[in-house]
Amino acid sequence: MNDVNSFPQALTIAGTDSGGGAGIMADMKTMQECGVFSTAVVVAVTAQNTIGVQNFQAISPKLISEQFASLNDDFKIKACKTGMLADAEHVEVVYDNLKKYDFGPFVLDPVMIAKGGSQLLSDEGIDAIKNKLIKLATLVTPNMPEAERLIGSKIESQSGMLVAAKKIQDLGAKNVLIKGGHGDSEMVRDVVLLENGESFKMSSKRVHTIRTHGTGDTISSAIVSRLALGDDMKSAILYGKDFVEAAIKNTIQVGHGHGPLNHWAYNAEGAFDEI
Ligand SMILES: Nc1ncnc2c1ncn2[C@@H]1O[C@H](COP(=O)(O)OP(=O)(O)O)[C@@H](O)[C@H]1O
Ligand SMILES: Cc1ncc(COP(=O)(O)OP(=O)(O)O)c(N)n1
Repeated sequence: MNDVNSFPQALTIAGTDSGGGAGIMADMKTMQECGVFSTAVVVAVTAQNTIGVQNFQAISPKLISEQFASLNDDFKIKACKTGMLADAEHVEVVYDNLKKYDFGPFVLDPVMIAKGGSQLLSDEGIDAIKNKLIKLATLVTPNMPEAERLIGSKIESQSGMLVAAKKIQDLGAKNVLIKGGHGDSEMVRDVVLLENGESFKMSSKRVHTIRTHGTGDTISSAIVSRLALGDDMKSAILYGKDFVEAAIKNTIQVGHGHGPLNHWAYNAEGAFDEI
């Protein structure tokens, strides 16, 4: 008999972005480009554009659990990720559902504050991630401010990034990627600490652009996609970095503020130079 679910499927559990650049929209565009079928559990809806987040409302926990059940009843999800989770109650409901269903490796992108400055997760929500959800994570992908919030102290140097990654691993995540996009150094440096103790840096030249809305969503979704396709963690992370680098470098002109990335670019580098 044919396996009705043989095509690779991935899941994002996050908030929507009406502007299309971050959140579930960035996740699904990335997964599509990475060759996996994307599904979504909507946790919150934002009114958002490239200038900022104007408003948001979280979905009822009951409807969130119903979305999980709908997916479990029909699909074979091979890997999943979380993004914007709004508050502690929503972190808890996501935790309960991820315990209940097997959706494969879980990438936790601990989204806290959008580039425009809006808080997308309450302080209690951050504590719930730190004390609970992180223990389910196959990989956690904080940016520098998020990593500092998770460990409760400043990260001052590159060796400090590795020390921080170890502390975050001690919170319960198997693998840790600390993203170094924030700041203005000429080189952008991310640090990875794997489950087996291996660590490595990923460095690239900083692209001087304000069109970096959704960078974190994009790299985590590319990683999830590769995990759904069967890559090991290190290969998936290296692929994610290449994917996001292409998406940042090949700028598209959309919006007045922190514009979205070019999610086509990895598969079509150079094809957008004239647009
Ligand atoms: N201006 C940039 N030039 C090159 N790479 C960048 C730039 N900004 C972010 N990145 C890369 O994008 C990925 C996401 O990083 P970051 O922006 O720190 O995450 P977040 O969106 O969660 O704040 C990382 O791999 C980082 O190195
Ligand atoms: C709905 C929603 N989710 C996540 C974010 C933040 O996305 P991120 O990839 O961290 O990128 P920036 O917004 O920080 O550029 C968001 N804005 N909205």
